[in-house]
Amino acid sequence: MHIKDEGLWRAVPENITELNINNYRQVWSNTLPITEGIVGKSGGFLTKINITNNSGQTWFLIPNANFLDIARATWITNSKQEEEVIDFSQFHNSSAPQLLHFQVLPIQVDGETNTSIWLYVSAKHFPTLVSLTLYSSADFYRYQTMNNSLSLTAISIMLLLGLLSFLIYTRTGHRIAITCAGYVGLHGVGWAAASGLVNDLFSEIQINWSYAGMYIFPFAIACACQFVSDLFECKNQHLKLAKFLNILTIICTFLGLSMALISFQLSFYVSHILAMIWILVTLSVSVIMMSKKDFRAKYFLIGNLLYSFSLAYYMAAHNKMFGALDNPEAVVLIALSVDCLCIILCLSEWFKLKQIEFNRHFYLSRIDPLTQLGNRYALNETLSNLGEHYFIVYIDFDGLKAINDKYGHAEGDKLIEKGAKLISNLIKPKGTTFRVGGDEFICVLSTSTYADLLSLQQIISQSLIEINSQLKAFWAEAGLSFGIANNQQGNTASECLSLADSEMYKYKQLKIRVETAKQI
Ligand SMILES: Nc1nc2c(ncn2[C@@H]2O[C@H](COP(=O)(O)OP(=O)(O)OP(=O)(O)O)[C@@H](O)[C@H]2O)c(=O)[nH]1
Repeated sequence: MHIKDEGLWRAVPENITELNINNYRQVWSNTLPITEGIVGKSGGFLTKINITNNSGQTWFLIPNANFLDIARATWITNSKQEEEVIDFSQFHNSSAPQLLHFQVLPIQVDGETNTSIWLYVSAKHFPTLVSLTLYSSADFYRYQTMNNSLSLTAISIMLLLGLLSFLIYTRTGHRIAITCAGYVGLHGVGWAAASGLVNDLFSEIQINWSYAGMYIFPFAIACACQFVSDLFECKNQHLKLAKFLNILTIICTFLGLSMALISFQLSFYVSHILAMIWILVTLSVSVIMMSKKDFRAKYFLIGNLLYSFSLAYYMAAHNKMFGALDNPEAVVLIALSVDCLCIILCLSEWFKLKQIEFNRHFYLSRIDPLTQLGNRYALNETLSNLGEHYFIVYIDFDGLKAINDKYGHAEGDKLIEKGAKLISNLIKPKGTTFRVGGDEFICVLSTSTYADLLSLQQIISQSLIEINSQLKAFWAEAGLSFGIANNQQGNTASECLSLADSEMYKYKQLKIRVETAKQI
């Protein structure tokens, strides 16, 4: 059964501090019902519900109010003519069932008929029409299960995702992970407080934590601003947006701090205006980023679209025009937890792009741009992972300086490119070629047996002599000198390397002597 707010409540003057039936009767006869409803009001309000015929089962009455500092039900028992009181406010709810977002009054007036239950509620702010809904036991437990499980799941998701981002921050040190933890985690903490979960868990605390959600919200948005700035690398790529988000962060932080000094009612409206501004910001940023083909925005857009729809529903539920809409808190919470999942997906997209960027830099830092062969860094990595049988070839081109001087550097480049191609094609099936200097190349080859190694060494020597002739066919001055050393000759890779180098040097000297002899 649903009892509408209009004309239901009467304002209890502030000077009435004793809450008893006599005072209630006095207020009732001296005041008029508030026909427009108590939405947007604060303070204490009174109503009377007549129970004409009680079947003996327990009924559950839920006032549609998220924040209740005082909630008392009082009646006179027919049998004993005594005043009975049930306090079902945030702090004294041990006898009432736990229902997130609301307070519940269990009504069990055995055998009573024609009883009037006086209901007194007081809060700093009533953001909705405070209608009353009366549930039978079966209906109430069904509603309680649905409401509590949905809300707990959503809050747990937010808190866990916040914790996950925090852990990612401790492992990676990336600022985006901590701004994400603040964004997601503070939403979780805010809703844990606003739903009454904190009070339910720590019932000894005499503070109504359901108000705290509003105070935490601006700080969550401050973190969200910085998260968006980090996500789209605004400081490097979108300076104006970075500035705007920084200003919004400062405003949010200032609002969050100053909320302690203003009335809760004002804080409530400030937080809701901030939520609307934030939705506009997120939707605009995601659309702009999508139009720039920055697909990190895709999850951000989906999550925030969903959140904005739920927020529109929530706002409508707080508006007289739409009346009482079902489960606005659960709707927002579910949408928000999906939004938080999308935010974590944005974070993973950011890390994915960083990984791609890192791989690119890693690759580029190991590649020689002229020949596309590995450089000395890449060689060092290969040398630290050698198999059982290997040999190293040290190659130095002849005549590069002469070609540079005679035909220009571009022609010298052509010699390097052509020579590199011929060498790497020869080596590829069994090993890798690296360019380690202007005209110096090192090849590392491995085989499964020593016998294979010796025969391959023979083949490679022969082929390099052929490449020397091929180069000479293009440039008379060009050629190559090489030296080979295997792992039987040197104990370590660096020993092999120096042996191959000195072999190459000897080979070059020999070639020079032969050339000189020919000229004489
Ligand atoms: N075109 C071109 N020249 C380069 C490049 N890197 C280094 N050089 C030049 O290559 C020349 C190498 O000189 P040298 O070490 O004397 O080599 P060389 O003329 O082949 O003589 P030897 O090695 O003694 O046989 C130097 O003049 C460098 O400036 C490059 O990437 N492109």
